[in-house]
Amino acid sequence: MPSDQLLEVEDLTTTFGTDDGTLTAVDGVDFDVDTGETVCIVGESGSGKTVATESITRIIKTPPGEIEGTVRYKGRDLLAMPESELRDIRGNEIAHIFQNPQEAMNHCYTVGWQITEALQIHQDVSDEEARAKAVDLMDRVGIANASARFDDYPHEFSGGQKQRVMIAMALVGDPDLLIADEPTTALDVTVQAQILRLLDELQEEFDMGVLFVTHDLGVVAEIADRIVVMYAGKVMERGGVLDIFDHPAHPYTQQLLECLPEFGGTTVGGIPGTLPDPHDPPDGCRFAPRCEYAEGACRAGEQPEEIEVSPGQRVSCVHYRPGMDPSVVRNDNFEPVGGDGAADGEGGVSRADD
Ligand SMILES: Nc1ncnc2c1ncn2[C@@H]1O[C@H](COP(=O)(O)OP(=O)(O)OP(=O)(O)O)[C@@H](O)[C@H]1O
Ligand code: NI
Repeated sequence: MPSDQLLEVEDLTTTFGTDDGTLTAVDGVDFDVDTGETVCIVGESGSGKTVATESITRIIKTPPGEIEGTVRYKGRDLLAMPESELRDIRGNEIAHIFQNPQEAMNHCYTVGWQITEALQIHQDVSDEEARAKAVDLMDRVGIANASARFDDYPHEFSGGQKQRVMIAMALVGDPDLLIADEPTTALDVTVQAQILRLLDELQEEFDMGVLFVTHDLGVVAEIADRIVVMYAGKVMERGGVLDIFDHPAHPYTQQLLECLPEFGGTTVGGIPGTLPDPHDPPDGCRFAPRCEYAEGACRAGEQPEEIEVSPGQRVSCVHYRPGMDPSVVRNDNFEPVGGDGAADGEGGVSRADD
């Protein structure tokens, strides 16, 4: 597979001014997507996944966030370019699909009209050509009887079909990058599997890079090439999907996987505790207050530098040194690096014996 860098995000920081002061939703995050690959951003609700991906094309809704950093798409910085230039890229070369097709569609217009409208925003095509293309796209995303359904209204489509229509709308500009934010979360499991399969086929056909946001690691296992694990606005860990599932390094990633019964996880009801207040995040590692391995060194300074623990797998955790076994914190002979002991109990969750 060719592996040219399509999207390169560096030191992305997005803040919101709120009544309670500045809220930092995304705090100095880096990630990249290559042509033809699927990168999944995972993490609990409130981690900053949506804000991070919506910062890429500056579509953050009101109040507008303050976005800083660099977002290079094919070498051009999207954050530095004028809105008029970005508008040509957004919805065309870079397309978004969202969780809820219900909200993204206009109920007063036929589905066909909405697809042709999306087409004609970016392409100078006649009405007949646009219709033919729209029908073709509806067909490609698996809507049976596409030409007959062209004049149907959104309410005449099921949830899964609506999401297919949204995908058709996203494909109008033959995008090179598709950003999908929880596109299957609102669907039942069978339909979800169909939509994931469709995205997979289309990715192959269009040779798109896909940036996929989800909190569902089961979905990630199905589709990801690489994973970026976010927590409270920071990246905790990243790496190839097999590495992350086989030997997750960060205690947060390990705990997320522990919540997956299909992968042998035994935690029921999610990781204990809650995310820190984004107005006032803790010092050190953001996850330390909920981490069973946290010690003094975890609660001081900045989020730790990322350390490579296997090729392409990097973890932001004080317990790691380059070349260390990615599962070191889980070993029975785990030795804390700092002075005050791993199981000091202070603000942490006590370590379960395994
Ligand atoms: N427009 C906004 N104004 C103020 N705060 C916001 C805004 N949008 C998001 N936030 C805050 O930013 C943080 C990150 O939110 P975000 O929606 O990116 O999380 P997420 O990881 O996508 O969660 P979920 O899985 O629930 O979609 C949250 O604390 C959220 O409340
Ligand atoms: Ni979100």
